[in-house]
Amino acid sequence: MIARKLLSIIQLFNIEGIKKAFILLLPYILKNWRAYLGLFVILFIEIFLTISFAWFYGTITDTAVQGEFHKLKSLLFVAIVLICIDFVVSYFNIYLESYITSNIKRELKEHVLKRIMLLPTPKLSNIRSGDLLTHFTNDINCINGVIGSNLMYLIQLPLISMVVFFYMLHIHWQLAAFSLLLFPIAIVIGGMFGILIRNNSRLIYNKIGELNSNLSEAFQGLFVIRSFLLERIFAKKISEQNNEFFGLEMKNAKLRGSFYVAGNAVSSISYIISLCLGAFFVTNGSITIGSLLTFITLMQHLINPLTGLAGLWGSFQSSASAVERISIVLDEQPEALDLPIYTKTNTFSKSIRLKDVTFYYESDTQIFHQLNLDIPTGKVIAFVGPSGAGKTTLFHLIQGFYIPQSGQILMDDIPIHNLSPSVLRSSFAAVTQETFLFGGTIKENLLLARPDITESEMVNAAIHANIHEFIMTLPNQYDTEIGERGVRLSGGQKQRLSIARAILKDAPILLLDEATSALDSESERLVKEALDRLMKNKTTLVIAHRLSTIQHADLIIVIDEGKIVQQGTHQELMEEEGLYRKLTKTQLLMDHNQVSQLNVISSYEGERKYAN
Ligand SMILES: Nc1ncnc2c1ncn2[C@@H]1O[C@H](COP(=O)(O)OP(=O)(O)OP(=O)(O)O)[C@@H](O)[C@H]1O
Repeated sequence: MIARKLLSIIQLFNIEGIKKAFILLLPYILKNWRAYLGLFVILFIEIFLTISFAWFYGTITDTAVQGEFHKLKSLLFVAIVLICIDFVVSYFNIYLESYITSNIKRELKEHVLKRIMLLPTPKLSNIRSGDLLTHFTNDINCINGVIGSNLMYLIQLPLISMVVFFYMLHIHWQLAAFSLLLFPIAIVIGGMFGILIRNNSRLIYNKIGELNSNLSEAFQGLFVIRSFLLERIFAKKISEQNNEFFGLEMKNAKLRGSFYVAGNAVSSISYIISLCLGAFFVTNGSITIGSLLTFITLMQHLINPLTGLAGLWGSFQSSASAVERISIVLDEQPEALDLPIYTKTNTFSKSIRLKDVTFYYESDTQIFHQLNLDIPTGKVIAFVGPSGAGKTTLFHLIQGFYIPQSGQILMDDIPIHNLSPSVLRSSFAAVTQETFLFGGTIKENLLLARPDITESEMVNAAIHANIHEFIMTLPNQYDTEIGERGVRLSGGQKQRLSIARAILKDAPILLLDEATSALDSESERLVKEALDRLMKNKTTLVIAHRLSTIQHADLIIVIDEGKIVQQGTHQELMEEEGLYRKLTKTQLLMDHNQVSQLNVISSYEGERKYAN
């Protein structure tokens, strides 16, 4: 029972969390050892200054009381030297501390970013982008509590307390013995507030993550919010979270305020008691006025470190919970040791083979069960099937984004998990319905495809992608800014840019995922022409919902509920009874209805024109 109680108290102090934070940060601390050494030297100078200033106040008071004015000149000189040392030390203290905290945070940001980039896809897709952003905007900044001056205080404060206490003993042991009583009071106050502040900080950081996620979601989905008139609902949701955040911040302010008051109450009461006792000892002649002044000055340096140490505990706890959150990313096994880089691959010459592949995202819903498939090289292979059949998942597996629970995927008879992400991902160029372009110029977006692209290669790719003419009409042509701050592009223009990007990547396997399904007929024609050029001499895997676009594919693979139910050419599949014929017929019917509707509209418009 007692042991369990003790354990729960220890758990309350979160020693494990703090230990973990230090283990994680230790390599960064060691890397900056020179700056820490500087701070360490400063620490001893500061202790020396603390004692020296206290001695100075006492000595100058006694000198004045005793009328020994001839000593004042040398005391003044000592004061000037001490003040000068204090100035220099303060400057270097601030500089070195800022250097250490900024440098460690810079290095940690780089490391966290790299680890996010290397997170396995299943893990990455489970983390909200707002949370990832919060690691950089908030969590990493919170580690100040364990790396900067706080780390030094951890050594400095007990050391100062000790030195000061011994000096106080030397001045007047009875008075010093009284001050011993303050130790437990200050530690209990600090420890209690440390835990309360830690718990509240944890809630604050979680709230910041939640708020950031909702904000980034709201900004990304601004058009959906507008079209469904969701502004009020979103504004209310975010305002509620903002208010909760405000409440937590205020609770924090109250805790810090109370902590400050409690610390000050301890030091004020001890001042008064020491003064009263001191006055008594002055009257009975066991201490001089000057020594009492030195004693009282030192008292402050005894109490502040004690409450400060406990307060430090609070900062350590906050930093520990920030590190805890970053650990979600850092504890995960990365999918490679280094960031992948474009690698020229011409090795793919045989086929992609799936051998007994079983895969599920969540264990209760199996997507593929012992799937076997041979994808020949140099051909156009189309994947067809109802929504949710597993077509996109198959693309993800082939690219190695997800790893099957059992079975193998082989490229040229090599299991893809034996290939590095650099080689594997350099083998594919994907053109999808939703094209993502980065902020910057058209040229910058195109040059991302691969290193060492020449200007003429870029223009050629744009010509082949049917986008060059459009680019030449823009104010700064290839140097035109696109994206949020620049020219806005239509869906078709974006897709043709992404085709140019895919041409420049020059990968042996093309992945086209419903690339033309959202375009009007003119855009579709331009995109199709561009795709036809892109597909030459490549292995092309296409997912198309519009079956009319894949009639000339060399092989059509029909997938239903994760199983391959048919495969063959369009002709062969149309001759068979089966899902493909059913899907084609349904689509033909839909197309016919659409054409009829268009005819109704055009005849109506014709009649109107005629009537006018
Ligand atoms: N990241 C994910 N986590 C969990 N389940 C997923 C994930 N992605 C897809 N699924 C599920 O896997 C199944 C197959 O999805 P997939 O996107 O591969 O189908 P699809 O054939 O490409 O469909 P569509 O033609 O509608 O795009 C679906 O039931 C889907 O809900």
